[in-house]
Amino acid sequence: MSSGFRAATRAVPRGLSASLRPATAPRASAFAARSYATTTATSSVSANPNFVDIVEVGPRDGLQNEKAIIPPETKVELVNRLSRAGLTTIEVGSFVSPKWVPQMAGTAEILTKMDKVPGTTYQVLVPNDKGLDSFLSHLSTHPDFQPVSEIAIFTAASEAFCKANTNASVAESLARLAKVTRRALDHGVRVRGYVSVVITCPYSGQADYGVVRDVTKELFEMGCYEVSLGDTTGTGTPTSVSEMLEIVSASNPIHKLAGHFHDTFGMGVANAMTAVNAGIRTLDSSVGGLGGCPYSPGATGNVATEDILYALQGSKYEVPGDLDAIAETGFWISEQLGRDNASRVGKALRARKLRAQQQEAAAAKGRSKL
Ligand SMILES: CC(C)(COP(=O)([O-])OP(=O)([O-])OC[C@H]1O[C@@H](n2cnc3c(N)ncnc32)[C@H](O)[C@@H]1OP(=O)([O-])[O-])[C@@H](O)C(=O)NCCC(=O)NCCSC(=O)C[C@@](C)(O)CC(=O)[O-]
Repeated sequence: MSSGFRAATRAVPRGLSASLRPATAPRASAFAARSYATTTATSSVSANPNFVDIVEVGPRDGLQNEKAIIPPETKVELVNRLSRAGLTTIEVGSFVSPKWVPQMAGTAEILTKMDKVPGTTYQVLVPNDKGLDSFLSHLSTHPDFQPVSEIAIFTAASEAFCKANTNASVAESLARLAKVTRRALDHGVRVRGYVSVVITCPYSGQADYGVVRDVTKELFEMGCYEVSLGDTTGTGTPTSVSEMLEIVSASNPIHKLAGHFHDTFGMGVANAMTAVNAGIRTLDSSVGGLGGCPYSPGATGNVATEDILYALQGSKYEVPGDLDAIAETGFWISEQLGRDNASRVGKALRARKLRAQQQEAAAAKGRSKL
């Protein structure tokens, strides 16, 4: 598969309002970090070592755990708002069993109807051969989608979670995923891997970081170009995340790892910064802090995309996306779901905007009295 589509500087789609334009168009080098060849284990490191890519998982990891099941048109609009806000990778949905996760039914419809914004990669979660068949069937009727899409596969670092989430042991799930990955790569589809419960498991407690390391290694060996480490329960702290990364990165290249932090204990941003400072250059996050995992009771949504972008602003790190547009999207999707916006940054930005509007109105009133 060619990765040339990522080499071009993001083109701002015509007709977009200024507020929806990416604040900083990611540079060609920015895409290189995620442009690993699918058929080889080789990777190219970004020419800009401080570019931190964001994988926006709100439409999948976010919506899969929301009580409200929202119509496909709303999901399409969510994906479109996020891509137009300049996010470079969006996890759109999943081809999992609708009996297991009913919120994710209709992913094929979303893939068909959403805009394909140049410079954005669209990712779909796939658990098994049947899920891959659905994805490949979509590609057969939409070949233009192939160069801008990829699949994500998932397993776990604990037996109990793996069983609850996929009805398989860790070994069975890896065997299943090796087959899925081989088939996907044969079709020129890139594969990203996830390891869940890398800090604690909701069923069996403290994770064994050696198991996290070995499962991650297996995902790389089967052909994943990147592996995302999921603090599914959101119990991690900067200390435990550092300890886990030290062990995992001893046998796996840190620049090919991603951090996936749930914000249950409010440590999402701190943990993400810890990961970045350790050398990780891809973070998963969710607009408005949506969601969670249906098989991780009590865990809240992912760390909010807005919070990550704000935390990295003004630092040496570069990130994609227009913070204001993403913050507005956080409010919009929260309203659609009838829930509170979980992004602290989104709320603070809106409060600041309201204060500015009130001051402007008061000043205008004062001027009219003169
Ligand atoms: C893996 C299975 C399918 C095994 O589930 P199973 O019950 O063992 O599968 P099965 O092969 O026996 O099939 C059972 C039924 O499901 C159907 N089926 C089977 N596969 C599919 C498919 N792909 N698409 C649509 N339908 C499917 C299949 O056709 C059959 O239908 P029936 O004959 O009963 O009518 C199931 O456990 C499953 O779907 N699990 C997914 C659970 C899930 O999506 N969890 C959330 C995502 S992971 C996550 O959130 C963590 C992450 C990634 O974000 C990182 C982190 O935070 O940790």
